[in-house]
Amino acid sequence: KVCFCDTNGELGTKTLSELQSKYGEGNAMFQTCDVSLQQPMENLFKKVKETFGCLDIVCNNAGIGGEVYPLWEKTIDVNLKGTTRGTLLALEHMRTDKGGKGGVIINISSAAGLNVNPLSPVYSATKAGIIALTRSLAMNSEVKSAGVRLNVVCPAFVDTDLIKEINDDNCLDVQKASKFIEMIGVVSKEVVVDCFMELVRDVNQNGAVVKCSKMDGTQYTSIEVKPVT
Ligand SMILES: NC(=O)C1=CN([C@@H]2O[C@H](COP(=O)(O)OP(=O)(O)OC[C@H]3O[C@@H](n4cnc5c(N)ncnc54)[C@H](O)[C@@H]3O)[C@@H](O)[C@H]2O)C=CC1
Ligand SMILES: CCCCCC(=O)/C=C/C=C\C=C\C=C\[C@@H](O)[C@@H](O)CCCC(=O)O
Repeated sequence: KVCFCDTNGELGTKTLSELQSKYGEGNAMFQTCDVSLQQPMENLFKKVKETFGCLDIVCNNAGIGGEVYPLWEKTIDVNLKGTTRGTLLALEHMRTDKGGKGGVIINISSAAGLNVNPLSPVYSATKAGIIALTRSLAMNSEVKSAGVRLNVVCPAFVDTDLIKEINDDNCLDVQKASKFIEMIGVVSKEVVVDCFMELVRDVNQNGAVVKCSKMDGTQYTSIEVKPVT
């Protein structure tokens, strides 16, 4: 069973029909929802719990790029605040000490957050924030004992609308960005999905940061953690 949300109602409804005809009407749910808004997101999580009984897997995937005011501020609202909101709501619903059954949260960051992307600095900062948020919660002892794992996927360029729609508002130099993308290469969506599924299935993965790129393939990164006692 799956529920997904997006601000794009038309595309969401089309995808919902495809999922329902493949997996059955009762097994897929779509809600138009803006991840940057607290109340609609709270309502959505409640509705999923009421409809499906519990939440096992949550993916915070919504993301945009924007480097020029007011879009840069919206980029922080959607990417960093939206992912933080989705992560905290998921935790509330999943933790065994609050009536949940445990589960896994997978957040979608970017290679631009793991390394840097000089042509999209605000985007890059939001994605670095997502990595820090996810890893910090994964290392939190109360979260661990409440049965929730958290991992983060950091794709380099992927064949989606995001890179097809690069323009002067969301990138500091479109020409340089196009050359950069050509140099780094573009991975298919399937590569990212495979990586996501591995992090869902492997119950030993908690706090993992995985980069998927055309140039280097799929790599687990290693970042030293000093335990807090
Ligand atoms: N395409 C790429 O090269 C890369 C993408 N990513 C990340 O992957 C994730 C998915 O993006 P893509 O599929 O590539 O782009 P996309 O533009 O195809 O999909 C993003 C989706 O997020 C939705 N969305 C935007 N704002 C929203 C909001 N406030 N609330 C709810 N939904 C909202 C959009 O309507 C769209 O359907 C994003 O977090 C992106 O930053 C990471 C690295 C590389
Ligand atoms: C709406 C579009 C805004 C632009 C969004 C954007 O900048 C997206 C970036 C996505 C990935 C960026 C990756 C950058 C990677 C490099 O810093 C470097 O790590 C790549 C190294 C080569 C590799 O494939 O590993």
